[in-house]
Amino acid sequence: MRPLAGSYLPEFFHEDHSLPKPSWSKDMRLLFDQFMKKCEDGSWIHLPSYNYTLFQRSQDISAFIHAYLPTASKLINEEKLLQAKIFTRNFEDGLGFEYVMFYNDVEKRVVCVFEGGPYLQGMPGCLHGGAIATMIDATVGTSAMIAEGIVMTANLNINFKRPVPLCSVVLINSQLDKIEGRKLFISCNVQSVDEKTLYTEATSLFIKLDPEKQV
Ligand SMILES: CCCCCCCC/C=C\CCCCCCCC(=O)SCCNC(=O)CCNC(=O)[C@H](O)C(C)(C)COP(=O)(O)OP(=O)(O)OC[C@H]1O[C@@H](n2cnc3c(N)ncnc32)[C@H](O)[C@@H]1OP(=O)(O)O
Repeated sequence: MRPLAGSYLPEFFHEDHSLPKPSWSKDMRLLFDQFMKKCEDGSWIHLPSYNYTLFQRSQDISAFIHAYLPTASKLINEEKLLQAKIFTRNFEDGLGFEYVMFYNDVEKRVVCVFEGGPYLQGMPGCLHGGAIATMIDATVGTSAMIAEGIVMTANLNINFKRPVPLCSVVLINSQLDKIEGRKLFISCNVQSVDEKTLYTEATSLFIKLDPEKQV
């Protein structure tokens, strides 16, 4: 695999949460296997996923925040930061966000296979809109990070077109449309596994963080 331009890899590796678990549904496992097959010729890449944030050492967190988020750094309790974890990866297996992402470098696409568990309910029997938004943000955010490294979501515009059934598997398809200076434009849709139902459409704007600027 050639190095991904601007990609950021965490320094410490723990358990990869994007691998099959007994709690995964049959659909989830099937799609995982299909995408892993597509990875064999190198056109797609399986993206590992961990439950911690970018850094594990306090001095690394501190250096990052002071460099990229100096305004926020004044309000952050660095001791508490050591307990920080990625919120999509901290439910018990099968109850919250179960997902795995794949990346196609030629097409600049990230696809996320996602199953929202019973703790993500909004309307009865349906996935909470915030949970959908979270996974869209994570998917387009991954695409932006692969392209340009340290980025933040500036705008996320979502149209919820059909309710997503709780505990069903969906495909989140994201596409990097263009990069203009520090701005990355990424679009996205959420579909049923059989691609017959378009649940959600979204567009996003990510900004590459500039350490010279005081954010
Ligand atoms: C082997 C594989 C490796 C794979 C590696 C993958 C690892 C994956 C790991 C984990 C992935 C997880 C991914 C999760 C993702 C989650 C991300 C979030 O949730 S981020 C939290 C929510 N977002 C905020 O809190 C931002 C708050 N906003 C800000 O801090 C600033 O507004 C910021 C940084 C976004 C921009 O501020 P400025 O000062 O740097 O830049 P200015 O000058 O304001 O804007 C730059 C340009 O962008 C336009 N712009 C900015 N905001 C805009 C907006 N909302 N709408 C339209 N244009 C906007 C401006 O007009 C300007 O444009 P002109 O250069 O003049 O053309």
